[in-house]
Amino acid sequence: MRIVSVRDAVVPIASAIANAYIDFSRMTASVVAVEVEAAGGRRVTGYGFNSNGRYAQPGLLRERFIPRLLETSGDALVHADGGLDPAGAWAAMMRNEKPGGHGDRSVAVGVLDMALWDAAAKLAGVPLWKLLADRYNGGRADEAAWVYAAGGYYYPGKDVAQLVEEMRRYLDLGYTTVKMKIGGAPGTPPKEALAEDLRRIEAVLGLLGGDGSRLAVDVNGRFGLHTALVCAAALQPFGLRWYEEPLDPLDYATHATLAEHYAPPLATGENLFSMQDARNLIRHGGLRPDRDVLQFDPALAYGLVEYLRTLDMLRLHGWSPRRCVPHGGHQFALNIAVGLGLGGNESYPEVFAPFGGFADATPVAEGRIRMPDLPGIGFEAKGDLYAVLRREFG
Ligand SMILES: O=C([O-])CC(=O)C(=O)O
Ligand SMILES: [Mg+2]
Repeated sequence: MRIVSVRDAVVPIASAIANAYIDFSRMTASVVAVEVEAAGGRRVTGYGFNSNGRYAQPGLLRERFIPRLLETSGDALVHADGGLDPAGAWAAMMRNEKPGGHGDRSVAVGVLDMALWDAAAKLAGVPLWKLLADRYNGGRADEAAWVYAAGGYYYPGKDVAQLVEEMRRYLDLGYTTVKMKIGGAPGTPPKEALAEDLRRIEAVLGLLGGDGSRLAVDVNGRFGLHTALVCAAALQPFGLRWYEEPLDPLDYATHATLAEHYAPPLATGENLFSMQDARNLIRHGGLRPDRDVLQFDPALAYGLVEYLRTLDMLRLHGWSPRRCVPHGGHQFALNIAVGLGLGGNESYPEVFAPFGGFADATPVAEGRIRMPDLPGIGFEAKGDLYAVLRREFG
């Protein structure tokens, strides 16, 4: 088994939207193509990219992680089942990297890790969800994954009626649960901002027949404890699906305090990039394994090799994989959700194309989506994404 070549490119995923913390006007992604040759001489190309929220990582890729990956070959890349084992490549990529301070390094490794899993499944001739079920889940895969429509972003001139229209489009596409941004009313004092958010939430709840369990709200880490508690008290009666990233993602003690005062589900984790950071959240964040939602995104957090460690850590602490609903809305996490029995996956029906979204011929029905039966992650069945990969890599 050997790595024949690794190519990378930087592509835009810019759009005019904003959450409570950043706008996406200059967002980029790294894309990679990794060609692998198996013992019999068969070659496949795996593709990877980083999901939204972090930028492309050409420097880290070209200076450290691609050269190390190219130096890896032989038994280190072979799984017990005879196929490609991305764990061996992962160990080689992380050689001479100190622990802690994960930063953007976890994004660069995650991009390559995604491509290696795509290649592993292609070499095995099966979809990634099936490879994962067979290797790690006793052969059990879910029939479909629960997905929810994430959107409700701020953009200039967007009013409440447009927000409700957007959410209606998601319901028309087959989603039953939607997510909207809060905490970002531009330039507004906190009290007025909360009143404005409550108006936006109530309008969307009107569309959902008043059913709070079909609506999640996302603060993107904008609040301090005081604002998070004030907002929590206002949200409590709605019984929302979840209250997401109300606080700084690394401030675990403050999450624990909030959890003492807000009984409905909290969600966080999209900005934690290693098993160790996830473990600190579990140890110190006061989250509740019977209701809270963990959103670690393998594409940003050292890939699936690390995500498998995170799932092991969660089991050790009494958390089911069903509590995990990864951030990022990409096919990689959707395969993981189906193959390893997660709680579901995020979806962005109108933003972050072409990296968000799933295979073209797999519509959402009653909030669930099935997987295509195609070797690899399934990028070849997603026209807009495959066009970008073909343009960059031929
Ligand atoms: O707006 C973003 O940064 C994306 C996000 O939080 C999410 O998908 O939950
Ligand atoms: Mg979020």
